[in-house]
Amino acid sequence: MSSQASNSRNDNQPDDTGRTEPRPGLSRRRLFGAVGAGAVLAGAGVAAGRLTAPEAAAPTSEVVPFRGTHQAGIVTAAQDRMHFVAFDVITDSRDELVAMLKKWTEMAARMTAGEEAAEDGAIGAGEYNPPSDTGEALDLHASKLTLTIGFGPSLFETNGKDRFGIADKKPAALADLPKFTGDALEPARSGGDIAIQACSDDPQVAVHAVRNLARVGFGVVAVRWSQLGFGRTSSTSTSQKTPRNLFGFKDGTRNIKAEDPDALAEFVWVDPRDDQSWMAGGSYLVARRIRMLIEPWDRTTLHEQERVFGRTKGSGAPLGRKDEFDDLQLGAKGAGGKPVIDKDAHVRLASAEELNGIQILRRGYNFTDGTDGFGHLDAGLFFIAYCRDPQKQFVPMQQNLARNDALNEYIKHVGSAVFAVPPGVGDGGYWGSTLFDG
Ligand SMILES: C=CC1=C(C)c2cc3[nH]c(cc4nc(cc5[nH]c(cc1n2)c(C)c5CCC(=O)O)C(CCC(=O)O)=C4C)c(C)c3C=C
Ligand SMILES: [Fe+2]
Repeated sequence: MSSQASNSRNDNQPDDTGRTEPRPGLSRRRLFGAVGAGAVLAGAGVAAGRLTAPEAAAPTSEVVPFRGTHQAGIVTAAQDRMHFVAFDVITDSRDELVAMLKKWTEMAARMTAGEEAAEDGAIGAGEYNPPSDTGEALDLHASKLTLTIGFGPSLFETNGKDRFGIADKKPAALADLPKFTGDALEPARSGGDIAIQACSDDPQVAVHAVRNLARVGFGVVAVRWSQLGFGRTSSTSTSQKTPRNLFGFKDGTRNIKAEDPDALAEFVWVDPRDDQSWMAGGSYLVARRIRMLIEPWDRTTLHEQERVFGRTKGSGAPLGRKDEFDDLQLGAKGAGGKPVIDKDAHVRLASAEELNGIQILRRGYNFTDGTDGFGHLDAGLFFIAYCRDPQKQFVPMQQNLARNDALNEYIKHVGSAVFAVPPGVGDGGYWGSTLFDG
């Protein structure tokens, strides 16, 4: 077997974000048939360099390590696809909840490594047992799958009730978000006790992971809402090309990137001195389902579209500049002393310059979910932000946008949720161990 096809994980060293380097990956098929001819053939495919063939083993970069200082899926270079799910916890038993989180952790470690959800898998438990993996990812690789867990405010306290004995561990940063001007939130698309963000370059791999976690959570959790996303709308690494959102603009140009440890420490990772030590090394996730009213947008002129964002549609350069990564010149004046980037342009209102230095890490995805029943596409941006304190970062930013942004004519916020994303799982730990065992 070529070294590229090996599944050894202990030769990996942590990088400067606390994660280990991507590891070589195996397809589930090869694991499942590890003693059979299929295994030999798959390995031979890699050895022969046929990595582009559909049945070839995953290249090294396709497995993102599960364990580390921080959870994967935050600064991990954003994958192409997402399945996000929010659960309600339907048991009042802390023991049942913790047992499920332990089981989920084992499964997540396996699935992100490209393995089946459990050892006996789709067919190994015999004819007379329900399979312990649903099977739809059997022939697929890990495809950079990351699974990131978060805990919502309602897990700590629901209607004044401390269901799981963790109310005193609720961080101040995890307060419910305030209502913003123009919010049209649907309760069925908002909130949740626990969230899982599954990201992968293969949609079936992400869906398979969420489905198997939901299956094992039966009786403990129930799916509250879920969202599929495609075409990431942000870059989280300087190695990535900036993608475009459904309005056709490059999105993620001025995002915090994995290669900027100072910005990550200041704006993304919870510091040990911040409120609630169990969150040190974690972050907070804000999710907003934002409808994009693409029909009126598509009837506006290019000039208006560029004015709304404050950037050009072609290169993504700030108005008045040449290249995508040129600085915003927010003080620049054009004809008649008018600002080159309008007072209500999206990039001005969301910029650190306008917000006392505040920044967030964006990691959203496009979505289209059929029609809204009125002849329009139900399309938009599933906005995800990671920050060290949503109350101090996302809230003031969104307040400024909700009140003043020219973009508001073309968008509507219909879903909202906030989650505390605990630190990464170390050896022997499980999802939530710093909260429940700390
Ligand atoms: C509260 C935070 C933000 C929401 C909500 C939001 C919605 C939203 N954004 C776009 C498209 C673009 N956003 C861009 C930049 C940008 N957006 C935010 C924050 C929110 N956006 C920030 C912090 C920034 C960076 C500002 C800066 O410092 O320059 C851009 C420009 C390219 C880029 O830098 O990413 C686009 C395009 C949509 C379509 C949308 C809701 C549907
Ligand atoms: Fe934006």
